[in-house]
Amino acid sequence: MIKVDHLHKQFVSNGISINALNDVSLEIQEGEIFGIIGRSGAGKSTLIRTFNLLERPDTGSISINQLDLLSLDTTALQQARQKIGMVFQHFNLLSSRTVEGNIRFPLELAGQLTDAEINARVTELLALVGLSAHRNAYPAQLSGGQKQRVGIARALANQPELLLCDEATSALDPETTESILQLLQDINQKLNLTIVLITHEMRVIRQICDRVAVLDKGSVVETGKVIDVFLFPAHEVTKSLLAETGLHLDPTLLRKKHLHDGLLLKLTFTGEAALNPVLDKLSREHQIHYNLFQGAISEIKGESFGQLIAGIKADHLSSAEILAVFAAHGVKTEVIQ
Ligand SMILES: Nc1ncnc2c1ncn2[C@@H]1O[C@H](COP(=O)(O)OP(=O)(O)OP(=O)(O)O)[C@@H](O)[C@H]1O
Repeated sequence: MIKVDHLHKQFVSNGISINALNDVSLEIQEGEIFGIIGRSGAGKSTLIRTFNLLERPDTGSISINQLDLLSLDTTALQQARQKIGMVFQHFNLLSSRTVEGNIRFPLELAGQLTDAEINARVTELLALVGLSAHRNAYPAQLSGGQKQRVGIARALANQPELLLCDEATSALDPETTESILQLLQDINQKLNLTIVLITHEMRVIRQICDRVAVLDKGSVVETGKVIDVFLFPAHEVTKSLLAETGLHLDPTLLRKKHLHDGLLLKLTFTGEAALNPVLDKLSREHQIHYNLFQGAISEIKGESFGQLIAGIKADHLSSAEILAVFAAHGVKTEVIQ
């Protein structure tokens, strides 16, 4: 669906040059919700804006459905952009137009539908985003969440193949964020629409994304399925972003305290192992004694997982044999000490 190769983008500000994108390559599949996360200044906005050429890279290539965006002339680029919707952090609604007027706007610009067809399309879009009762309201009369629903309806007006969300929930409170993320997920499923979103919040990634790329100083430092990146983060930036969610267990304190005299393990339960009392079973069957120090049991996009830091002792088993027992029951282990 989207393929970007070796993107570079440098800005020069007050004589200082900044590498906003540094050799970024990514592939995003049709129908997936792909998240790009990073700290402020990591290059997220610059990257997502290259996907519709609001930002032109200095070098590299961007293709969407095999269409090489950088090779298009102005007219062809305008046409390509109609198939790419975009939602913004601060909604960017026209304050002098009603909700209907805002949603009509891209349809009027496209010039392909009659007035009656535009009206019908607006009715359909309002129902999709749950705003049918607010057709004639002005943006100033709406809450932040409602404004973002208008932004989403407007972005969907021309039936895009791709929806880009630039920090779409960052200006919203947690409850409203939840409802907008739910709406994006519904749209993704109903329309099989590919969604790319940028955010600095791991909970956004965790709630709706299928895959994620972690950006740091203009480079992609880690990418993968959300559950894998959450449970087995490889890069320090990912670990620190996760630490803020409370989902990433941090064994450093335990290591210092020497709380046990066996193996200190991080155990990760996913799939079947997350749903069954595996630890209890192994304890009974293999006389493995365990002492739990930290734990998290939760869901990532509907997939259950459990992660525990536990002291493990079994007098008759070597460390390697203990690890083999866990592996045989689908439990991933990381030796902390
Ligand atoms: N038009 C510009 N002129 C100069 N520097 C820029 C410009 N746009 C972005 N930058 C710089 O490029 C870097 C990446 O910026 P970008 O906005 O893409 O990051 P970000 O991850 O989206 O950050 P934030 O979450 O704060 O928006 C930053 O150092 C920023 O200051």
